This record gives sequence, C-alpha cells and structure tokens, in this order.
Amino acid sequence: MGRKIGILGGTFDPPHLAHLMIAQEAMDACTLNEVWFIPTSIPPHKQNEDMASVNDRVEMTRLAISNRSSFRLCTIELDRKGPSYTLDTINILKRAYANDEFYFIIGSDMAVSLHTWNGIEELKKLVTFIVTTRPDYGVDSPFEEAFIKVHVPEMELSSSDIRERVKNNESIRYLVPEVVRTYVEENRLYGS
Ligand SMILES: Nc1ncnc2c1ncn2[C@@H]1O[C@H](COP(=O)(O)OP(=O)(O)OP(=O)(O)O)[C@@H](O)[C@H]1O
Ligand SMILES: O=C(O)c1ccc[n+]([C@@H]2O[C@H](COP(=O)([O-])O)[C@@H](O)[C@H]2O)c1
Repeated sequence: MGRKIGILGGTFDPPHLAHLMIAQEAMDACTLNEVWFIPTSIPPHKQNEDMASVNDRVEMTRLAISNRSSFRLCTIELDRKGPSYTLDTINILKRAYANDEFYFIIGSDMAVSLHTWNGIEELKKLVTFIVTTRPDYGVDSPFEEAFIKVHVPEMELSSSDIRERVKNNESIRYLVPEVVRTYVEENRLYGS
C-alpha cells in the first residue's frame, strides 16, 4: 500500500508556527504518513510582491522543520522557470511516486480563491484538499464536499505580520521557530 503524503506549499517568507501547527493537525486528523513542505520559487499570486530570496526562504523552511522527522523539505519547484503552478508540481510528484496518495493542505483563506488557480479542476482530481481553519475564514462553508475540513487552533499569525514586526523592531520570539528567528537576525532580513 502507498503512503498518504500531505503537501504544504507556501511562500514561507518566513515560515512561522502556524505553518507547523496546520501541518501537524492535518497529519493527525487525516493519518498522513508525512508532510512535505514545498517552498514556491515564483508564487503564482505574489509575483509582483517584494520578498526574501528563494534561497533564504528555502533555508528558513529547512531550519523550521529540522527537528521533525515526519516533515520533509521538497525543493521540486526550485529549478522550474516561470510561476510555480501547483498542478505542474503535483503532476511531477504523481509520476515519481505513483503508489502514493497526495493531500494538499491549505488555510481556509486560500480555499476561497481556489477557483483562480491554474488548472484547478484537473488538480482536484489529483489531490485531496485539506482545508484548515484560519482566523476570519470559517471552514463550514462554502467549500466543496470533497474537501476535508480540519478545525485547528486559530492562530492570528501570518508571514506579513512577522515581516512587519521585524521592520518595526518588534519581537518575533515565540511566533517563529527560534532557528528561524536567528536566521532572520543574522541575515538581516526584512529590514532588521
Ligand atoms: N495562521 C494561519 N492559519 C492557518 N493557515 C495558515 C496560517 N498562515 C498561513 N497559513 C496557510 O499556509 C499556507 C502557506 O502560506 P504562506 O506561506 O503564504 O503564509 P502566509 O502567512 O499566508 O503569508 P503572507 O502573510 O505573506 O501572505 C497557505 O495555505 C496559508 O493559507
Ligand atoms: O497553481 C496555482 O495557480 C496557485 C495559485 C496560488 C497559490 N498556489 C499555491 O498555494 C500555496 C500557497 O501559496 P501562497 O502564495 O499563499 O504562499 C503555494 O504552494 C502556491 O504555489 C498555487
């Protein structure tokens, strides 16, 4: 029998504790064997935004999950040119790991804009979406029946908030893993 693999795709600019928490909650609720964190190279919906380099985002993601053996870093989107479409990523993974089942984990904020994703109807046939609660976006409606809804402790935390805090010289301790906080500080990211 194949494995049940959760995928958490993200810009991870930077990765924070809510990312780790939703990965863990989705893994427990859906009995996933592993969760693979996939940093986007060029996020399809954030192409004009200022962000840390892909190397920094990948390194911070690697550090964030380094003490958890069920969480893996997958850098599959790094050598692709153009936007990192999830459909392309999943097609490659399905070919490479034909016996495994893939579950794509998203916060409920993403669920409301899924219809804008490239090839979403095809993607829905290839993965099961797991929607986790995010403050201000419920999971009870209006998502599709086929999506698995997972209620998680709501954490009012986003990468944008973290960047803003760093810029304003405010602490990000206890909001990101300590190794990520140190990385941000040592590499003077986000205007620190
Ligand atoms: N606090 C949170 N609760 C639940 N899901 C979250 C939370 N923060 C991020 N996610 C989910 O994690 C995935 C990756 O998110 P991403 O890397 O874009 O972080 P972000 O905090 O949303 O970033 P930004 O503030 O820059 O938009 C998305 O599916 C997003 O919905
Ligand atoms: O494939 C798409 O069209 C698409 C559009 C928007 C977001 N995504 C994916 O959703 C995940 C979270 O994206 P983001 O921009 O919120 O970090 C990440 O894996 C993106 O590649 C994918």
